[in-house]
Amino acid sequence: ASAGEKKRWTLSDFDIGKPLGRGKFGHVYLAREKRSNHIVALKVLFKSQLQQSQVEHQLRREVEIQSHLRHPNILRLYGYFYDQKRVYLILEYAAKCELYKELQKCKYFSERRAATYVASLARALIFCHGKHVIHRDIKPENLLIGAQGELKIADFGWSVHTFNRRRTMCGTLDYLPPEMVESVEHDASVDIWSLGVLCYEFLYGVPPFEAKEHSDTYRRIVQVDLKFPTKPIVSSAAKDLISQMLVKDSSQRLPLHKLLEHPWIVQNADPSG
Ligand SMILES: Cn1ncc2ncnc(NCCc3cnc(NC(=O)Nc4cccc(C(F)(F)F)c4)s3)c21
Repeated sequence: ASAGEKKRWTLSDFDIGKPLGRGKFGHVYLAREKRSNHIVALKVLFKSQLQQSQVEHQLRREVEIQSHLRHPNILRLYGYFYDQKRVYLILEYAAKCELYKELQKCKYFSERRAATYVASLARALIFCHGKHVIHRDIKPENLLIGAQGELKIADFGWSVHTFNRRRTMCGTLDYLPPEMVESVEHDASVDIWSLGVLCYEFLYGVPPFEAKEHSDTYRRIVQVDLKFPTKPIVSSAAKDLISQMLVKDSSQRLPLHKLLEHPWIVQNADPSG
């Protein structure tokens, strides 16, 4: 098929390799497209589970949104196909795998590594917001690392175009900003809050509002109960940036383009990202 036409993929177009991970709706496998020898990740989703959870519309939206997003820090979704029982997502393969495993291994990142990741994420989110797409689910589990160590945002299963904003709650609350936890109107600034939570977790190894009970996390978020531990030692510039992002009033959060000019980012982020 020519570049323009949408090729109809089938499972027989791929050699399936090792499992890369397992999610709530299905597993991800390393795969090679036979004709081009192109290595991809193939996410296999069971239609029955998608139907049970009534998320088919979200999947359609993800495929639609992702097909227009081309950015070095956003994992490509090349296409999809389905058979009797399953839906298959053809994804860019991130050779250095999952960021959250790296964070668990290192416990927390150096300020240079954290700032480099935060700057890459900010550039990817500026790109998304420029296309009126908010991700809404920025968390370590949705971040992958490419072959050159570059960060890739994955899984736009919760992303929306900013004209429609409804969403049902699911998954961890840790990354949600007050306005989403309180289920009020929200906009692109939700991703700024989540990036602030992520920056804190990169530096301290735990998210800022973590608590044993859901209800305690909820209260700590809506009260913006932000505390900086004495260990590990973190620069005041980093704390200043986090404090400007974790602000209850979404209109007062540091805009992403201003984040890229913040002294902590300028002094610590590796420009190549
Ligand atoms: C682990 N791993 N290691 C290397 C590597 N390289 C690439 N990818 C990996 N993993 C897959 C990462 C994903 C990217 N996009 C996703 N998208 C999704 O999972 N969408 C999705 C699922 C179920 C339901 C819904 C719905 F309907 F709710 F919207 C949406 S998952 C890799």
